[in-house]
Amino acid sequence: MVLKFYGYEHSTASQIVAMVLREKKIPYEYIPIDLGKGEHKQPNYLAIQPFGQVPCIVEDDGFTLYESRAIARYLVENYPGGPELIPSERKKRGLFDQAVSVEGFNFERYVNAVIMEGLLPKFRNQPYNEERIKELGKSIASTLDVYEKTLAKSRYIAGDELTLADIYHLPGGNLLPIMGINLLQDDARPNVVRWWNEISKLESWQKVKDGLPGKD
Ligand SMILES: N[C@@H](CCC(=O)N[C@@H](CS)C(=O)NCC(=O)O)C(=O)O
Repeated sequence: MVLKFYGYEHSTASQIVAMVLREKKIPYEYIPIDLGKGEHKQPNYLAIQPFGQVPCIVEDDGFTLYESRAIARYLVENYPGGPELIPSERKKRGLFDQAVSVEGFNFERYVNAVIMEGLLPKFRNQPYNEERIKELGKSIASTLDVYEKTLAKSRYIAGDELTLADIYHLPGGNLLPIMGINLLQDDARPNVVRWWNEISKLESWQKVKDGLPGKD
């Protein structure tokens, strides 16, 4: 038996877990949960993820965990091998925690709003407020202005090593151009562009960026 990973093809949160599983080379069985068919709200899935969301993991002994970032940390801290992804040195760890918090409150918060209020209605041919999407783009731009200064001094967002903080940005950031938000490739922020290009080339991302289960 191997670790079970419940996810959905187009789920950004599931892509984070898929990347970490690949970075750490952890064997797993992928179990697709079709959100389009409402499988996430069926009693058998709610029994393991009571919010009815993906992703979720279940270990051999039945230990169950949900929330993509909690799963990512758990995998990094409890499975050997692969890159460190969470720094152990005191100050590097502090900067890592800072970057993760910034990602959640100053980046993902706005990106998620772009997805929920713009991208999903767009795919469903429903109306959405273009002005609101532009405002969200401005909030993301303000965050990237700070990132530009950070990345002028370090290779990655939390220092000179790749961490989970970098990985967390990829799935959501990758969707922004669909809504006309091309900030991650904007010449105005050369260090952000350098960083984005570098993390976008990660093999783990290349394999899952077009959807799960991803390429072998
Ligand atoms: N904070 C959660 C968010 C999970 C989440 O929103 N998953 C979406 C797919 S990306 C989902 O399952 N949506 C279905 C629903 O909320 O009903 C995490 O990071 O795991």
